[in-house]
Amino acid sequence: MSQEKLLPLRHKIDDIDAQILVLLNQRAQVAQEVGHVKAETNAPVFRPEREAQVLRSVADRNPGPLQSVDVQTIFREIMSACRALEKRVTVAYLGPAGTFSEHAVYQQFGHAVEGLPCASIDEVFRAAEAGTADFGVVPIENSSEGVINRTLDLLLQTTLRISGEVAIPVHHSLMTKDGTTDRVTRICAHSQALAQCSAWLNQHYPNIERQAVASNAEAARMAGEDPTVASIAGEQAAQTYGLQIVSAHIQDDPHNRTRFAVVGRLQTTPSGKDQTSLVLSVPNKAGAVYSLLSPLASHGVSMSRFESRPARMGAWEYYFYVDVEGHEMDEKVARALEELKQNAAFFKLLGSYPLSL
Ligand SMILES: O=C(O)C(=O)C[C@]1(C(=O)O)C=C[C@@H](O)C=C1
Repeated sequence: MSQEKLLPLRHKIDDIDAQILVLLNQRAQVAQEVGHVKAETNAPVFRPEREAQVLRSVADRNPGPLQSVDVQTIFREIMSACRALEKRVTVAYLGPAGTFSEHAVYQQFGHAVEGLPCASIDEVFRAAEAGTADFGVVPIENSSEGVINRTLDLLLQTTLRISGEVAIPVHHSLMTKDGTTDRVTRICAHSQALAQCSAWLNQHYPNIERQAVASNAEAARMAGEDPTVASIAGEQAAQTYGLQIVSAHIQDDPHNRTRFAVVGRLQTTPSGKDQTSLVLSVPNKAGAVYSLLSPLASHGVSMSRFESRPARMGAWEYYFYVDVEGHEMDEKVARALEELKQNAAFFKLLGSYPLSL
């Protein structure tokens, strides 16, 4: 394109940017006022239900040509920056930096947060329980590998509530220091990542030893120091640890996703499109599960997830992790939960929160 055509268009963009800048700062000032109002009553700064409503609304009203997901990404960051003017929220996650858990933190809170990398899922819960972090982000389930048992166990014991859910695509890459596998004698990754790429590895590197390590980021760190190590990790780890990608998207399932829960002390109010998570158990007798769940059907509440997990103390007794549509404050959900509680040997409400976008 010739310079005469390009220049006026760039002037137009400059003008629009100037207007966006003014508007962004006007918005930020209003958010600061909100912050002052909240500070007077000690009200929580992060309001996931409000953020979900804003993001849904911009997608609904988006005239294009920008894609709605991209508009949502932009607005998530705008709200994140505005929120940080009220208070910079601290979020604990399963570290180190560069893992999918860190990515999930940004997906939920935007980048204007204080990330607190923790060495284990237990530590993430502890940090949020102790108040060292305002929230924790923990993996719950991977679409290829199933549930993360430690998270389910800790949800059972914790005083925290689930205040949000994030699902992110998990794409693995094979990476090394020099971008080749010529000198590689070991492929390192978290056991889950090795499992998620096993068919690809069998096909391409059947004779190279695989070694499970504490996290993909740890594998990437090792690969950065040792040219005989290849690591499997998300693309962002290549940047963090100075690696080059040998092959991208090597996970066996192209739609591989991990779901994360946001845990904290906050009790989220209804956003209009919510989900409620609970744990139940019943005495071990025929038909017990069926009759336990019948209040959901009778009150017209849909169940979106059902997961069972053996209870450690009893012989063949199970905990059932159930997600239902709607918020615990919705009338029909409240009635169904009340009945479930009366019929269950064990009942714990994990929380109600906005459905992930
Ligand atoms: O509406 C609020 O409660 C705000 O604090 C404003 C705002 C926003 O920037 O839109 C920021 C943080 C909250 O998590 C929700 C929304």
